[in-house]
Amino acid sequence: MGENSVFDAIVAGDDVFKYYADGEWKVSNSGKSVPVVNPTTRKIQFLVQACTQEEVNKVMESAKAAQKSWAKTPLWKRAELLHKAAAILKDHKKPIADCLVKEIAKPAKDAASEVVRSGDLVSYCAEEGVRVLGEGKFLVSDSFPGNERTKYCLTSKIPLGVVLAIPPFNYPVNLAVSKIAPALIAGNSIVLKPPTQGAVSALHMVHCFHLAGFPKGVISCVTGKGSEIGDFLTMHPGVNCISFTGGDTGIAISKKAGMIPLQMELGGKDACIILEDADLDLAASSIVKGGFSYSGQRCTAVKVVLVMESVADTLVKKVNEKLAKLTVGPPENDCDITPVVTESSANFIEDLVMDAKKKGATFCQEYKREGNLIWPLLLDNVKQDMRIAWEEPFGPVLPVIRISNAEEGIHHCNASNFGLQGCVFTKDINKAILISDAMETGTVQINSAPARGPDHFPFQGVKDSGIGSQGVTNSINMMTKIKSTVINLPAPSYAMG
Ligand SMILES: NC(=O)C1=CN([C@@H]2O[C@H](COP(=O)(O)OP(=O)(O)OC[C@H]3O[C@@H](n4cnc5c(N)ncnc54)[C@H](OP(=O)(O)O)[C@@H]3O)[C@@H](O)[C@H]2O)C=CC1
Ligand SMILES: O=C(O)[C@H](O)COP(=O)(O)O
Repeated sequence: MGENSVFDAIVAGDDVFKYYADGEWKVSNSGKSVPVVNPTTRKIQFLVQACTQEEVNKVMESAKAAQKSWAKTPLWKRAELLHKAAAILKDHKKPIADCLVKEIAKPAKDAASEVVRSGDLVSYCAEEGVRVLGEGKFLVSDSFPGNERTKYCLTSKIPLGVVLAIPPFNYPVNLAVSKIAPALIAGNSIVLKPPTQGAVSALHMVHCFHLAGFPKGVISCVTGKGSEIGDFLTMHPGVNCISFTGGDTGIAISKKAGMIPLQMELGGKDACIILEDADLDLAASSIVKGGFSYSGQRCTAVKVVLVMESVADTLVKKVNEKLAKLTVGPPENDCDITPVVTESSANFIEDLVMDAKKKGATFCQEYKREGNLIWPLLLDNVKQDMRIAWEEPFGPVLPVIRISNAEEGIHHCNASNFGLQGCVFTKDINKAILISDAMETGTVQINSAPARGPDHFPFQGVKDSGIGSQGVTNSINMMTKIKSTVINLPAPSYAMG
């Protein structure tokens, strides 16, 4: 690890990164490791432990035991530890961002922002937790027909137990802490299963929590391929809640998981509706930022543009001018467009592009690919029979569908099996509200591209895009349940009565 000696503890002598259990960094008994392939070089960059089912069982046992005493730790102390972890995380922005660059080809500046955003999220969560969890309800019985004032009900929010967190590759640090911090402030323990691409960045982040001094067992991190240990984890009887972000895997998990609360943030096909009166410069820059930042590998990326025919030529021209200015290359150089995460993702994107070509879409740029690197591509005149009209490429390729009225745009958006976010560009706020109300998505942005943040805003999808709602406050609430204590009086008692 060289200069980053604080992280030496997390890697074994054979350069395989350890997993974290019982407050210690450990080597798996499996004797096996899982490779993390650098998307840019397409060579193995890191190795992580392939944890066994027996090790998962032990992690669950210690998480369960640790949670009991963690829940008895005063709320202000839990918050204090989270603030400490946030500070340590931000202090180690550079080595963690370097891992993100190598593991998931995130442009260098965005990688650093992900770490800072994560530290801020942890601190905000600590602040919000002491407020949200510090309050309960007091109810009296005589508000319900037939009752005298003989019962006082006190409610408070109590932890669920062990929360299983499974984030995706595109934000392995940020979408991990967005689950870890609310779980911990609410008095739960957490078992993290990071994405394989991104696992080493996540292990570095977990070490920051270790350095902050969290009690052993309160946080654990097991590594291994989701396809191998995923089912064992999600169906484990020791798990009391699952918070998952990713693709269709989430739908499969929701069918297999037991009777426990689920928070699922899955895919999206976020539509961008452009009306005739839209500010086309604003729309074009939002489309480029929304559709192509991190090479389109965001669930909230603009994934289909639905533009009124009368302004379509002008909009497409403006978008193309901006696309021509994007830099394409390695994440180390902080290029705008960097290699997509795996070769199979690149192949999938290419299949969508070839399908559109075969069916007659207009290519605004020549299709170009080298390894996992795909040049930004706008496909105009996309029709309903093309796969790209409906499927999410999770890459730097964006379809444009020309529409003749707003209803057509709304109809296309609502015909999708996804419903994460959408956006509408118009100067007419009344139309914007009507369209927003008609769009079947968890969020609609007016005159801006879809986005999850700021991280305290509610964030949710409908249909195949998810279950429940995220955002700091919603996540804290979701990771608790209500406990009532009812005081029964011998006779009706009215205050001051
Ligand atoms: N709505 C949202 O907020 C987001 C949605 N996404 C969606 O996710 C997809 C791409 O992300 P990607 O990371 O590849 O998604 P995946 O669903 O493939 O993986 C997400 C996580 O699930 C794990 N996993 C895989 N199989 C299982 C299993 N059987 N049981 C439990 N966990 C499992 C993965 O581990 P491993 O890496 O080891 O396989 C990873 O940690 C896109 O479709 C995108 O739309 C992505 C980001 C955010
Ligand atoms: O998972 C995702 O892709 C994110 O939740 C999107 O977050 P962003 O809008 O901040 O990029």
